[in-house]
Amino acid sequence: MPVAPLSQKEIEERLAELPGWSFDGDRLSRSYRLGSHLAATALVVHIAQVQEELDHHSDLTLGYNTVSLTVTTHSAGGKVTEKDFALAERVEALAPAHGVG
Ligand SMILES: C[C@H](O)[C@H](O)[C@H]1CNC2=NC(N)=NC(=O)C2=N1
Repeated sequence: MPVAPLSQKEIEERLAELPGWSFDGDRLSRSYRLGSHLAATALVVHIAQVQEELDHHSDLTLGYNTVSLTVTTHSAGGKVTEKDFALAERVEALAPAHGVG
């Protein structure tokens, strides 16, 4: 289903509620530092489960003890939409259980 890109004002208002997330013009991004490689891997798996549930997927990068994600809506021409914020908010909600946030 098509989804409209958010305006700059909408993005700024939503970002104000998501400390740690940034907007680069086309994507939302955040990185997390974990206590170990396995902890970081577990966070990646948890995010992947949420992404499948939402049918919306970020680019996820697993480092030694870091997880970085960037998300944009491909079906909106690579712009930021409500779907990106919905994913970011779900990730923020699950991150504290992994020892970050
Ligand atoms: C068919 C499936 O619903 C689409 O390809 C979904 C899957 N995940 C997606 N993820 C993102 N980030 N953008 C999309 O447009 C998108 N589309």
